[in-house]
Amino acid sequence: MPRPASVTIGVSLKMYFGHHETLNWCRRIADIADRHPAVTGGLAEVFVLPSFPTLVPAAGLLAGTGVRVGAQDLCAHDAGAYTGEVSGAQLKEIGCGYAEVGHAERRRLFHEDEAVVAAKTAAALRNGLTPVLCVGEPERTDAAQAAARCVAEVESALADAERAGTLGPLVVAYEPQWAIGAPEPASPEHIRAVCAALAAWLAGRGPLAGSRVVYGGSAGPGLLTRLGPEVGGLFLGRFAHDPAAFEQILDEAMALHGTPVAGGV
Ligand SMILES: O=C(CO)COP(=O)(O)O
Repeated sequence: MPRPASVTIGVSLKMYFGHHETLNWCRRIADIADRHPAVTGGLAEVFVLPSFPTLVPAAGLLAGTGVRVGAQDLCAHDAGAYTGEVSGAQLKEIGCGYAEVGHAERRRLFHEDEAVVAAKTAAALRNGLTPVLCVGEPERTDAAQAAARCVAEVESALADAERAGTLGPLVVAYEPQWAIGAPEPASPEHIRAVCAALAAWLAGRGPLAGSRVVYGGSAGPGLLTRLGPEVGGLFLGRFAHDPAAFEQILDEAMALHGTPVAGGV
C-alpha cells in the first residue's frame, strides 16, 4: 500500500484544561503550525477538538494556520427543545470542520449506544462536518477479533447517514478502549492490522472515498514512524498537552515522507 500524501493529526483536549489554559495551548500550537513544514507543506492535516466554550476563540487563534477546529460531541438534532445540547448546524456556523462521535468515554460514561452514535454521525455529515468516529474493542484481544468488531461498529455508525443518503468522507479513529489513558499505546503490529482492515472496508465504498483511519490511545512521540501506510495518522490525547511533543510528532510526519526536519528526528 503506498503512503498517502499526508497524514492526519488530531488532538482532543477532552476536559483536561481550563478555558485560558486551552487558549494558551492553542496559541502555542498556532505558532508551531505557522512555521512547521509538515503543516505549511501540506504533509500533515491537523485538527484540534477543544471543549465547546473555547471553540470560537480557538478558531480565531488558529485561523490561517491550516489547523482546523472541531467539537468533541454534537446533538443528534439540528434545532429545537434540546436543553444543554449543541447542534451540528451551530458548530458549522462557528467554523468547525469536525465533530467527534462515539468516543469510548461518551459510550461508557454517558451511555451513548449504537443508535445514538449513528444518529450523531448522520447529524455531523448532514451539516457538512467530518465525523471523527471512534471505534475500538473494550478488552485486549487478537487483531482479527478487534478488526471485526471495529468494522461492525463503523457499519452501524453509518447506517442512518446511509439511509438519508448523506454519506461522506470521515475520520475513523481506531482507539482500543484498553489503550485509552494507559501508559503505552497498542503494539504497532496490532494497530496496523486493525487499521488495515478498516481501511480496506472503507476503500470499497464510493461515498466514503477520502476517509482516513487514524490511531488513538496513548499515542505520542515515537509512534507514527513505527506504523505503516495503513495508518493514516494519530488521534492524540494526553501526549499532545506539551506543545513540544506535538511539534515532535509533526517532525515525525515529515520523516515519514523522507524529509526529516533539521534538528528533528
Ligand atoms: O482518547 C483519546 C483521544 O481521544 C486518547 O487519549 P490518551 O492519548 O490520553 O490515552
